Amino acid sequence: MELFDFPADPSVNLLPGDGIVHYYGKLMSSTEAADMAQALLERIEWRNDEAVIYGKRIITKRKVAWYGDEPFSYTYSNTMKTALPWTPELQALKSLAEKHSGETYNSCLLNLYHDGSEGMAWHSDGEKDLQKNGAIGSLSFGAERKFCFKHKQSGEKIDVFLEAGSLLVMKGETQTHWLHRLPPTTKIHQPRINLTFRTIVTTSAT
Ligand SMILES: O=C(O)CCC(=O)C(=O)O
Ligand SMILES: [Fe+2]
Repeated sequence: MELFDFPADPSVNLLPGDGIVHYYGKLMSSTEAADMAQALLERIEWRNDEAVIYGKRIITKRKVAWYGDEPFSYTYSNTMKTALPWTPELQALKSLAEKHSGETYNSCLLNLYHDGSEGMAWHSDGEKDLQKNGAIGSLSFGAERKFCFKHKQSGEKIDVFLEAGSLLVMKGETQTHWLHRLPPTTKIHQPRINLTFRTIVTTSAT
């Protein structure tokens, strides 16, 4: 079920409680979003993701990349990654996400889904390296895909469609009480790129 009509109203909380999710809609024109998708496809150091699921190491078809203010080490899906320095495109997108959300971020995890057969299973972004209840700013490019939330106790579900060039922000207790996923779909044959800007807390100073 799609919960709202466009244009997006960023003051609305898409969740009924136990967390805050704001959808800001498109922050740029379709042409600007398409140009950015192309630049990201070409210039990001995309790698197949490794994950440890039920003790088994698997390589995902989806590609990932990890950038940040410092070469942070970050554990995600039970594997350790080290952040690369920002590219000019990522710096511009970080500023854009910060300006609209009124938050600051120090790192970004990027995902490249080549088509609808690739998605991401139910999870929450509550890894210990992340600032507790810190905001996560999610920018989407390429194919519009459905993004779903599910309450951990009640099982209540909320869906939202993430347009090219759009921003979604998850904050407050969202990661504690809600799971999210990107469901696979047979309807989409184009790539989608997602950037989640995050705040890593680090104890080591360089
Ligand atoms: O692709 C998306 O929209 C979400 C990605 C995500 O949930 C994550 O990287 O933790
Ligand atoms: Fe996530």
